[in-house]
Amino acid sequence: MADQGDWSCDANDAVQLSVIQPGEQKPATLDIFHPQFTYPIFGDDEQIFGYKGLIIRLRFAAHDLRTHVHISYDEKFKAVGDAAATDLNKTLRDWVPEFAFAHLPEYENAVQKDENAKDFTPPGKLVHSYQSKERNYEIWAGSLADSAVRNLLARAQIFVPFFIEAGTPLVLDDPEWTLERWTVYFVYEKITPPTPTASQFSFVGYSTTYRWWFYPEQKGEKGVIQNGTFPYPEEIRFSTLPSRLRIAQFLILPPHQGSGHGSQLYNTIHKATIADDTVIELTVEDPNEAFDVLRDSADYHTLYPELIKQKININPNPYPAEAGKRRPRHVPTATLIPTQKLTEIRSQYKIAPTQFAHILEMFLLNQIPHPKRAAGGANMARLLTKKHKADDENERRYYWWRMLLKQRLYKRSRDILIQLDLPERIQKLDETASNVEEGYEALLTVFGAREKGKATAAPPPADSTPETDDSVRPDTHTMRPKRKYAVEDDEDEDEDEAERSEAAKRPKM
Ligand SMILES: CC(=O)SCCNC(=O)CCNC(=O)[C@H](O)C(C)(C)COP(=O)(O)OP(=O)(O)OC[C@H]1O[C@@H](n2cnc3c(N)ncnc32)[C@H](O)[C@@H]1OP(=O)(O)O
Repeated sequence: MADQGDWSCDANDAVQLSVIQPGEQKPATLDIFHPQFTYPIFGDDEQIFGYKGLIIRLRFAAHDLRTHVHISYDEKFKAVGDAAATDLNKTLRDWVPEFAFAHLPEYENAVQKDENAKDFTPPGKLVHSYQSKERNYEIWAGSLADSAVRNLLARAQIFVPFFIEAGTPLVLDDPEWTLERWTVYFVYEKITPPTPTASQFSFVGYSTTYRWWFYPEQKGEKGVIQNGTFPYPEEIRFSTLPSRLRIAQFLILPPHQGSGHGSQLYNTIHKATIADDTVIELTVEDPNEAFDVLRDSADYHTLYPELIKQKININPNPYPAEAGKRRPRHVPTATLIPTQKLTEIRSQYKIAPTQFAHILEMFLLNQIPHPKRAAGGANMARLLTKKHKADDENERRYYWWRMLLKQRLYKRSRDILIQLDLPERIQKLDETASNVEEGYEALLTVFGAREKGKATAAPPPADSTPETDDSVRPDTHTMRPKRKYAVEDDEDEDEDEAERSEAAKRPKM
């Protein structure tokens, strides 16, 4: 039996993804990069057995993502008993469409001489243009019911197993009524075509979104029985019923990451949500940490001017003077913050409840002068003794800020927390609140540095360093906090618990 180690290689190294465009004689490489993951294809160890010098090249044409797979190696393991080299053609066929297995010269010829490339425009409608680092970009959006959108997405989502954890390519042959619920956004760079017949568009990234039924609040009204005809004379279009909009897949290709495209794409989707009267709020399916940061950053900057304009802050004196020394039993939420006004802002900006709470908590924390917060060296022992009776109004604000945070966390995780003894419950809640606060502080540091135009700011505490891949995102991303919770503090899922358990990013009925 051969030593398996000699014949195994790292699948993430072996797979090479490249974006190509026509060159002088034959296609030239525009970008080349490796996947972040290959475990969905090659298993948890991300190892491929049976080859030496293996390279699996996946080429994509820059404008329409026409795809090609090419496998090369120096030596292949000769099967002994049950031990045989991984059948790469078979394995890859589950993830890469059949059209990608053409002969390489044919593929190169098709890209080099593509007669349609010059007039290519991304499918759908142009919805946003912007510049980044003096280069021009466009975002196009179209319905999945449009076959041009489907064809491009079929190619774009070959990237899913390589970059989106727990992501699953969408099924594209669903009936039209359900395809209509999906809108796909494509980000393209406008480039100077390398040859007279080449395209001026080069793919940067994409996102899929779908409408998810929103059960309208009944507000105590009783249902009214009407004598209507059945079936209804008019066709019900699911694409116009009240919905949440949910972001499913979201990807910016590695060579373009860290240039603000993710933020541009997210903000474009958010603006479309606000503009659509049938969409109640924007939610996200299984966001990862990098996406959480992107979203927190984008939502914070969207909401900040409104929260400032509305003078949102914690009232440091929630009790009337005559209340005496009686110990309050409940957090006086409605007296501490203008709950009604905040609900209105949330609905106006269509931000999901938990996400809105995160942004609001970050904003309120930032209204308290830094030296009065734990991160700024506040005297926590004194705060614990003085509580809401502290002399300084910002110390009182800080006390109430932590109470409001704990109240929200407690409500979300009540079922788990009530199973614990009181001292342990208090400790868990306190730990979680401190972790959440630490995460907010790290984000606020980065937001503050960005406002001041500084690329780097003082790093957050070492134990809040993120578990992100530095090789993919060097610079400021190493400062990102990983959200650590002793109890759960997850996004919007109170409404759709069943949905969350289904990790696959595919249509949900
Ligand atoms: C719903 C889902 O699909 S979840 C999966 C999300 N997709 C992926 O993880 C696929 C691989 N990664 C990517 O596609 C991209 O890196 C994205 C979408 C996560 C970010 O897109 P980018 O264009 O790189 O982000 P952009 O440059 O706009 O940065 C937005 C913010 O997020 C932060 N950020 C971006 N990537 C990361 C990261 N990997 N880790 C931590 N923070 C990050 C940026 O610092 C920035 O914050 P700032 O505005 O305060 O400076």
